[in-house]
Amino acid sequence: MNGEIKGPTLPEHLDIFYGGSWHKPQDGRYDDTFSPANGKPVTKVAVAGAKDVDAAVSVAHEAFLSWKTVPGTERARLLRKAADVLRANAVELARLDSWNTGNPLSKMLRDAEIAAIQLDFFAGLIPMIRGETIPQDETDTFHYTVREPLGVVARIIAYNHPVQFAGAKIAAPLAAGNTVIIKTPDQAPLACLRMAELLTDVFPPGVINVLPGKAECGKALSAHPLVKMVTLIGSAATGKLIQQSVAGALKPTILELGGKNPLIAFPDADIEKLAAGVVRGMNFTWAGQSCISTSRVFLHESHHDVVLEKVKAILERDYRPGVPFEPSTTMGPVISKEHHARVLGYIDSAKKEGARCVTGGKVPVLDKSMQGGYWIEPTVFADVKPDFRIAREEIFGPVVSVFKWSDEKEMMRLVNDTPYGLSASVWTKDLVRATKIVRQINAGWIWVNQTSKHFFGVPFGGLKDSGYGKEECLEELLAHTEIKAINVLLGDTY
Ligand SMILES: NC(=O)c1ccc[n+]([C@@H]2O[C@H](COP(=O)([O-])OP(=O)(O)OC[C@H]3O[C@@H](n4cnc5c(N)ncnc54)[C@H](O)[C@@H]3O)[C@@H](O)[C@H]2O)c1
Repeated sequence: MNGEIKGPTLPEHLDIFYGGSWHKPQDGRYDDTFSPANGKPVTKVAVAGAKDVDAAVSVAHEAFLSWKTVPGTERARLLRKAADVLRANAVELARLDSWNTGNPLSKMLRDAEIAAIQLDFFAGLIPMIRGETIPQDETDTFHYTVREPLGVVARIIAYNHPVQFAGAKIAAPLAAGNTVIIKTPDQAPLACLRMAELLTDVFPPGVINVLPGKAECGKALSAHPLVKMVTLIGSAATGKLIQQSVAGALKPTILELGGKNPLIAFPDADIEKLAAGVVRGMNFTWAGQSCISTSRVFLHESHHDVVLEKVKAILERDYRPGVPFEPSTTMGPVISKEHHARVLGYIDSAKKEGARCVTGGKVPVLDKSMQGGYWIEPTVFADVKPDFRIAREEIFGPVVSVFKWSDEKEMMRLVNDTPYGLSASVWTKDLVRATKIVRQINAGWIWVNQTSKHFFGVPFGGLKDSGYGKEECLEELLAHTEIKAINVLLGDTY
């Protein structure tokens, strides 16, 4: 295919959404947004600055004063309605995300559904927003607690699954009676803007607000006194900056950050499933751009060579970069020119430091329509040493580091020798061994004999520099409330 690819139908509005309507940026700034598939600009989108943040937060705060009094059953009804709207428009949203991230359309189709599942899930959890009664020795006082919403919640998201994150992250704050501001990913705002259009009439004005913007917008939101909670899906560096922004106001945060996640294979692992797991765990579909990607693979010396051969064969058979809308495309590019250069820099450093490139390691040759895109082959390095850059830093690209191990104690030391602690994957047929090993791993989300999956209701979140706070579960909902304790005198005196 050599012609121009026709992009998706764009949202009607490319401005800033708050208070139920669209607003131009107060300083008039619009930036290009690109398709990483061909490196070309798609359109210009408003860039919200500090003045826009202030206006959006004011209306979100006003809206909060009435939204917090809306009964839980009604909030649940509206969340479910939003889920239905996202489902009904899943293809359109996926086309926008596919073009704006470069990821294969066939694989992005489920993103709106995942958001919808979370909207339904949190709608169903609303009855769990409840207090307690607390018995005391003194019988003349009755103690109870109530949970109340916080106010305006800012949710700042990363680019790898824009509408999935935007849709899913409005769920818990709204269910708990807060109003919410989504700060869209810098590089891929289009599907989030379309989501705002689609949900305009579902919620009262100001209940959801969507701000396209960059770091400055996220920073202004984090620091704004009327924003009562900030959550981030993003890098550890940004998580630390947000902690600084919120410090003065003592506001709570949930930080879902990066990872350098280990996959650990024991000698008794099923070889075929393990090889497929090494590939799947790296999320090559999104060019490795997933926080939970298992980018450090520890293969036992007894199966190291055979597993690597199988991994190479699967990658060369199954991963085809190409036009995002073509059903035959199974892999996307990385998000931007800068990130492309960064990931290629890691590949270069690995080669220079002495790692062995088993497969990939180059920019693939694609047809003319995709030239100029930010493509990188699925890349596996063996003979990686623990001090190589690719072994230590989060690449957020399609690059796996493989280590050969024989001494379990030393292997486990290396597994935990990282500032990160997001996910880990353990492969063995011996579940007793697995149960003991998982206790030694410093990570918040661990699979045994599988990789890559999320499961609704199971607390998702990292440890160490991968952040804190749990999402996709009851804890996420309750984190969007605060507890008030009431002590009622029942007798005449105290
Ligand atoms: N743990 C998770 O659930 C999860 C999921 C997906 C991605 N990630 C992580 O996200 C990172 C990749 O995404 P990215 O490159 O968009 O991350 P990033 O940290 O560069 O940006 C994330 C978001 O933070 C905003 N931001 C940047 N500076 C800010 C500041 N000073 N104050 C407030 N907001 C600011 C950005 O505009 C963007 O919307 C990787 O580290 C990846 O592992 C984590």
